[in-house]
Amino acid sequence: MSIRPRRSVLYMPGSNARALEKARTLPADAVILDLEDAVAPDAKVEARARILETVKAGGFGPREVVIRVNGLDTLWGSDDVAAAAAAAPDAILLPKVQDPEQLIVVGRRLDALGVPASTRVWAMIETPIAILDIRAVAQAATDPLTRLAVFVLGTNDLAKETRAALIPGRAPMYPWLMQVVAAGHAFGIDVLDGVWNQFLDMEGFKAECAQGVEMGMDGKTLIHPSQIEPCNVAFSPPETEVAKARSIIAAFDLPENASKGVIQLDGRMVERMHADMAQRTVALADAIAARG
Ligand SMILES: CC(C)(COP(=O)(O)OP(=O)(O)OC[C@H]1O[C@@H](n2cnc3c(N)ncnc32)[C@H](O)[C@@H]1OP(=O)(O)O)[C@@H](O)C(=O)NCCC(=O)NCCSC(=O)C[C@H](O)C(=O)O
Ligand SMILES: [Mg+2]
Repeated sequence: MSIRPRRSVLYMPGSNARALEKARTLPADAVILDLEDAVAPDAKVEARARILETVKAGGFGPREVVIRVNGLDTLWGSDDVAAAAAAAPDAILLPKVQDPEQLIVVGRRLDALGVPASTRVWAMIETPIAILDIRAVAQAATDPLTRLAVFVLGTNDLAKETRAALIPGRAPMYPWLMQVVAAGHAFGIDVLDGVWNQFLDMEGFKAECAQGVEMGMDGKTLIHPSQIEPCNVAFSPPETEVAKARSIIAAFDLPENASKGVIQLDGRMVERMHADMAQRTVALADAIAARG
């Protein structure tokens, strides 16, 4: 089993040269070079050129490099996709995806531009329609044309569009977030949690990371470098969990358990499905360790 860790995914405004410089050194699993909400309209064209140059220069090591373009219904979207295609990043992040057709249109465009299949598409889930139609959007991943690999929750836009409050604990949004996790994982799509805006409130941030882990998120999107380390810790399986996972795998590998579907281990019922989960935990821990 091979897993790509996507614990910490940091947004960097394309208009902020100083921030972009840090993309090659910060310990984030991925960076999103942003052309959308973090960049003012007057700065978008210059930011696009800067991002293109940054991505083409390479040197990001194990970090995934993602370009967030403006929507295709904006003045900049089409040129953003063309520029991102020329840079061939690891992924292009499309804002406000709510209809599989949006993914098909972009997939066709990337194919027509000869963009290698290694450039995937990530989709922001941040509108009420996307939440209501999430199964159809997730199912688009079964069509390789769409290149769909990751859902990114946009909780700020969701709050804006639904008028739900963004509060600690996120009670108003909980069902929507879980719908996205369920739909994403049903179709092999990683799901990244939304951002924590109060970047000086580290305790609140850690609590939201822990909640994301409990919900089954694969990682969290971030706005400030100070959030990377605690996020990496939160989304890494703890050593005790990895040790337990290894012992479950070892137990099922014993000859006397070869034909058993269920065994007891340290007073707990363990089934083959738990061994599958254990394999995933170990694969994730190994992939994280391989990063150093
Ligand atoms: C939030 C910020 C505006 C804060 O900026 P600032 O006050 O300048 O921060 P600091 O002085 O604490 O910065 C310290 C150093 O860290 C660098 N820095 C800061 N942020 C980043 C970053 N994101 N990436 C890389 N480096 C960063 C500064 O350059 C300082 O460096 P140095 O000068 O060497 O000391 C700012 O953090 C920021 O702009 N964050 C990103 C905001 C953003 O991208 N927003 C859009 C994405 S969120 C979104 O749209 C979610 C979604 O769509 C939704 O709907 O929810
Ligand atoms: Mg948004």
